[in-house]
Amino acid sequence: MQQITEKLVCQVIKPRTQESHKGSFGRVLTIGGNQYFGGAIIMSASAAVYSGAGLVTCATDPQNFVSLHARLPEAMVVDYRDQQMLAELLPQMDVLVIGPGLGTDATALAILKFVFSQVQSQQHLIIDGSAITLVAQQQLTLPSAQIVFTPHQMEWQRLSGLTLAEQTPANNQAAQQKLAATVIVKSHRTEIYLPGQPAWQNPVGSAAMATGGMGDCLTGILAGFLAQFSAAPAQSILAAVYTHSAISDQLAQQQYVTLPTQIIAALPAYMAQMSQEK
Ligand SMILES: NC(=O)C1=CN([C@@H]2O[C@H](COP(=O)(O)OP(=O)(O)OC[C@H]3O[C@@H](n4cnc5c(N)ncnc54)[C@H](OP(=O)(O)O)[C@@H]3O)[C@@H](O)[C@H]2O)[C@@H](O)CC1
Ligand SMILES: Nc1ncnc2c1ncn2[C@@H]1O[C@H](COP(=O)(O)OP(=O)(O)O)[C@@H](O)[C@H]1O
Ligand SMILES: [Mg+2]
Repeated sequence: MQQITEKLVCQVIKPRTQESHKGSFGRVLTIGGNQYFGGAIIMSASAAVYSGAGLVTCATDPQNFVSLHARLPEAMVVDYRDQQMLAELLPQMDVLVIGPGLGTDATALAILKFVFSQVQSQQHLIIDGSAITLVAQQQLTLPSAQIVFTPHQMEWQRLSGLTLAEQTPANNQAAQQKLAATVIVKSHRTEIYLPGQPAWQNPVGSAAMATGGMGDCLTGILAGFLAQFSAAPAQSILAAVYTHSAISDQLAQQQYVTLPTQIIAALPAYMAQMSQEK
């Protein structure tokens, strides 16, 4: 399996053109965070902002508005039940994230179905967490979009029907081809299945990452990278997966556990370092 390298990351994270503005770095909408899982969507939106997305909006339960504003004043908010507002916002977006902390109740399903009905074929749609579980449980038809699934192994079992023991590279690739989407199967050594490519493996990351919210954080980094970089989307996806874990490895030199919020805070410095390496 091909290994992602730091060199690949440096090819994606380029110094910014000085004559640029926020619109040059893409618009991201993160959708999720019910009344119990607000932290998940706050971490996703934060990771998108700190990885450099130009404009980030968070569609969530209004109960999360105050905490989101307090932690992340850079983000705008919208009530995720407000279909009229969502219908206006969605076409403006380059990247959508749906699922972190969304939950699997009737409200969550209605929001997911609405987003599937509105998303456009050129938009990147990152489907994570509860949204993966809903797609699997409800056997939803996937919309025409640039879809990236980010399941952990149990979510991948729900989506692909493959038990953990059956999740071999060959079986994973076959299941990914059936979905006709990019699939990031997260584990200690995350595997990335991109349409029309042999599989990739992430060689970095450690058990210091085994803490709640770590996958929510990854969704925001993926969104930030897809929103702003001119590299092929496949390269941006691989670079995002590596960056998430490489930052944890740097922090883990001093820390037993690395928190998602600490990885988020370290994104700008790591990205500056990578953008300067030849
Ligand atoms: N702060 C917040 O708001 C947070 C909100 N969150 C949100 O919660 C929602 C539900 O997501 P979820 O991942 O917590 O639950 P679910 O989908 O039931 O999966 C867990 C089951 O799968 C199993 N399992 C097997 N292999 C595994 C693997 N490699 N990695 C992980 N699990 C593995 C695992 O096995 P066990 O732990 O029992 O050994 C268990 O039986 C989702 O929307 C998410 O965004 C979280 O992000 C946390 C922080
Ligand atoms: N032992 C480990 N080694 C390397 N990476 C890990 C380890 N445990 C978890 N991770 C990473 O942390 C993230 C966990 O994602 P996920 O289970 O969706 O978390 P959550 O839903 O709580 O945000 C994945 O990117 C996974 O690769
Ligand atoms: Mg998750």
